[in-house]
Amino acid sequence: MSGLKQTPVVRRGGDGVNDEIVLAGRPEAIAMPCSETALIVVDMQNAYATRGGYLDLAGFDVTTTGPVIERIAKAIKLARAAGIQVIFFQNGWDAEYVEAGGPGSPNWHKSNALKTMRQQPELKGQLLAKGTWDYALVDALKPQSGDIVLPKPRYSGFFNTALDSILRSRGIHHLLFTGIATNVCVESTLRDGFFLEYFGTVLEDATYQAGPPSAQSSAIFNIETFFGWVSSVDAFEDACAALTDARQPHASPMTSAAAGE
Ligand SMILES: NC(=O)N/C=C\C(=O)O
Repeated sequence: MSGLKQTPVVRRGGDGVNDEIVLAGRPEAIAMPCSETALIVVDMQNAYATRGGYLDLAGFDVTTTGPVIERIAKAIKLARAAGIQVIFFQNGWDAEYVEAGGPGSPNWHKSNALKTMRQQPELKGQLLAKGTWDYALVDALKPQSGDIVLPKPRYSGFFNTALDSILRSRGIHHLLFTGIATNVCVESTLRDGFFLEYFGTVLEDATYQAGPPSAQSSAIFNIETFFGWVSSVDAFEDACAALTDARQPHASPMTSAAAGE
């Protein structure tokens, strides 16, 4: 992570000092009102982040997701304190896999979860099926009152979900992305959001790829160059700290003098 620019040249929405965070980022810093921003936590389920879950069983390396989970937890805490809406996605289907689509769907052919279960029939009903351990969010990232949990049946969070209306009804235009996998569901949702006029920013160190490290760098390159902005959890923390400062009622010199200080 390097080269984050500090001065925002990208601003959508109001210029309300008391509601705005300015996020250092690439290719530019970006300013966003908290009330118009959502932190999206993409598919932080055992399937994607835990040994013994779908990605692991399908042959993807998930051994180093621990620090990513910790950084996502920090981003969630910061967002809640700043008044930024937190939205958790949960990827998967009903226990019979009707929502996954049959052979007439490319998803049936490309989903590595469905392929793994066809190769190992004893896993049928266990991978990405609602109600299972695999489908559940990881223990360290539990939704709280006020957060939104959104099930989704395909890689993009906009496809066959209420996401767009949830965002539009709340006046949200900025999406801050965390989660797994950067190169699949994070990138798919950020791209679809771009076409729907949402400003997408990924907190790079709070995401993890499905595949080799080059999958992460390629996704980040695409986002930074074509579809959105790239920042970090530390930069988000700095932006939230500056917001907290701006929100403090500052004592005027008169008040201090009157108090004998
Ligand atoms: N959450 C994701 O990015 N999912 C990636 C692959 C899959 O669901 O098969």
